[in-house]
Amino acid sequence: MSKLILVRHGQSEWNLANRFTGWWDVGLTEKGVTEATAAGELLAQKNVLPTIAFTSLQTRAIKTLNLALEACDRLWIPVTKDWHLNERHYGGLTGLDKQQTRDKHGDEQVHIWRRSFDVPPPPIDKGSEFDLSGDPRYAGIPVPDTESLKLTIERVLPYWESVILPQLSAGETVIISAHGNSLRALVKHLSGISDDEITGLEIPTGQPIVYEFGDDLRPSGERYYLKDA
Ligand SMILES: O=C(O)[C@H](O)COP(=O)(O)O
Repeated sequence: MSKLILVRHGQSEWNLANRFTGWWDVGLTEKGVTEATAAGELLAQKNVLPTIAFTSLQTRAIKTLNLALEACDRLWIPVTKDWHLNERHYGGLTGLDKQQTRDKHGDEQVHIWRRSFDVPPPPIDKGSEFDLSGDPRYAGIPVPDTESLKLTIERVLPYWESVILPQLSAGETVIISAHGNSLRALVKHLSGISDDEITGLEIPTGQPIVYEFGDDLRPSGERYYLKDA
């Protein structure tokens, strides 16, 4: 039986400031650091110890992974960082205040941009303040100009299937430190959640979620929060 641990990064500076973040790179708050360390302590306490790790190219997820691995004495395991696990790209909303955007466009429109399955936010303007297409970390990578959850799934799932799933099949205990919407993409697939129902799924920061996999490489039961196990 292999295990998969999913953890959303701890609270980020822009979670706290209530700004649309997406691919923009922000750090963790003090609370985020505490959450990440607590996640690792929980892994140690429950003896669910990762043997291999995956994360995005974004500082908040990388730091969360490092803090969690340090807290469970697993800083030595192999780590792969890949853009396919990045947060959903928030397009032209990147950097905007979520409440001010609601005040301007209405609650319903903002809810559609944030939680609908296939309506992407307006694209980001090339060369604008938050355009990351020239960032060296994304050299050679097709930086999107916006992404819906559907588009996020279209880049997360091929990576999951070709790179991460083989590690579970080899018996590894895999940890993925990623983001609210890249993890919603994965959970939608693993738990067979419909396009309609996924709009109601929220992933809390710094809270490890576990799937157990049988020999057929399908989750053998429903996901659970490790704190409840
Ligand atoms: O990118 C962001 O702003 C957050 O990480 C997730 O935002 P959401 O809750 O609006 O999906």
